Amino acid sequence: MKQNTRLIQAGRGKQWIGQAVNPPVVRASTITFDTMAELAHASQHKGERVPYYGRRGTSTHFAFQEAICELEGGAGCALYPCGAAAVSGSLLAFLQQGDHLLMVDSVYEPTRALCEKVLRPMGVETQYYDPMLGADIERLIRPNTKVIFLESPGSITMEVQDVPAICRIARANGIVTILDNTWASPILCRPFALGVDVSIQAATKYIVGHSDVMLGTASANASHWPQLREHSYLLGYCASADDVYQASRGLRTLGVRLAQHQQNALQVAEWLAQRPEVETVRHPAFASTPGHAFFQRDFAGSNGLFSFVLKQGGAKAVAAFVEGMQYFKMGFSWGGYESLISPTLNVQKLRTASEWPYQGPLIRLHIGLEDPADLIADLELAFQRYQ
Ligand SMILES: Cc1ncc(COP(=O)(O)O)c(CNNC(=O)CNC(=O)c2ccccc2[N+](=O)[O-])c1O
Repeated sequence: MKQNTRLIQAGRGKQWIGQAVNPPVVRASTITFDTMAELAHASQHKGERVPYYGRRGTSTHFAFQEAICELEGGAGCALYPCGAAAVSGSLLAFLQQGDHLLMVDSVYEPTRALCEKVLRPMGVETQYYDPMLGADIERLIRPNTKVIFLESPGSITMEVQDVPAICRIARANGIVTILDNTWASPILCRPFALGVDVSIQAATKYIVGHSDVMLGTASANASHWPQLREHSYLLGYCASADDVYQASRGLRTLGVRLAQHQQNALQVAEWLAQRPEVETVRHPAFASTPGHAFFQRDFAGSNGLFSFVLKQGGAKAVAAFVEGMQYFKMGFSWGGYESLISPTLNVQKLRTASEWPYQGPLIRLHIGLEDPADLIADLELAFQRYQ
């Protein structure tokens, strides 16, 4: 079955949809049983998509979980109220006091804050590593290293990691690998084929695709799924049937939306690359972006999210650039149908284990489904304001 067909079929088995086309929204806290035998069966199989209690999910959740597993290649999928909860739930499932965590230095900022403000006080030591470290990560491993966390491409700066090389080293040392695979969605990168143990999606982004639902998923391979499932249940993570329905609905257009985001973003990125004010464009599909060879090897394509660095400009010039846009709005997310812009004046401030080689401000763009000609015209006016 081809990918785009799988996006239409996944999680739409007869047991989930009956005679409808979409899985219905089944909202529940209490699940009722008529016999002790029914109750015993549900209790014995409560983590296996058998209705037991609202927190374990209903057929709406089970259909979506099955779809994510099929698309990513995982053995099981846990649902969370947002991507950040999928990150914290995954880390808490495999870490305890006294453990050492290797965290990629280009990680999404709130994940770094989780490590510093929640995990460190709990006695988990986080060490950040250069996103371009591959097999050499072995020299950072200690006897108490339990998890290596990856995010590829890296938030904001877009370095692509050598995921298979890191996974090989981790596996050889009995260390769990967790990949935040949000940028790729399940379509552009199949994480378990690269060797990861746990794959995270902020479904809030491309999977939902309309900037109106917060949802997270974490999937695991067979050897790690039982621990992830039980910890996410015991920590009380769950998601509403309505939000899961919207994410299930988003899956059906994910392929065509990503293709259009990719096409639009490449056109805008290539236009930016020739602007004299631009120092560099950080787009995984550009040979100049660190890890581009890994992108070519491990990814099926790109999406609407990339960054560029201006040669110069302080807060005032950046404000002139980003304010007054007709189509690009500032906002803390991405992956919807609309275009967004997020400035970062000092990238080095976000890094503690790797050098950021540029002085100028970075601007991250999410290229939406608008016509790229209009987006380029918007950016053209921004450069005029920025002068
Ligand atoms: C890789 C990854 N992993 C997890 C989450 C969290 O998902 P959630 O939002 O559903 O909790 C996210 C959420 N992403 N949100 C953002 O990137 C928002 N932050 C920004 O846009 C931002 C803020 C200030 C300065 C610069 C940026 N920026 O990313 O360019 C994610 O990108």
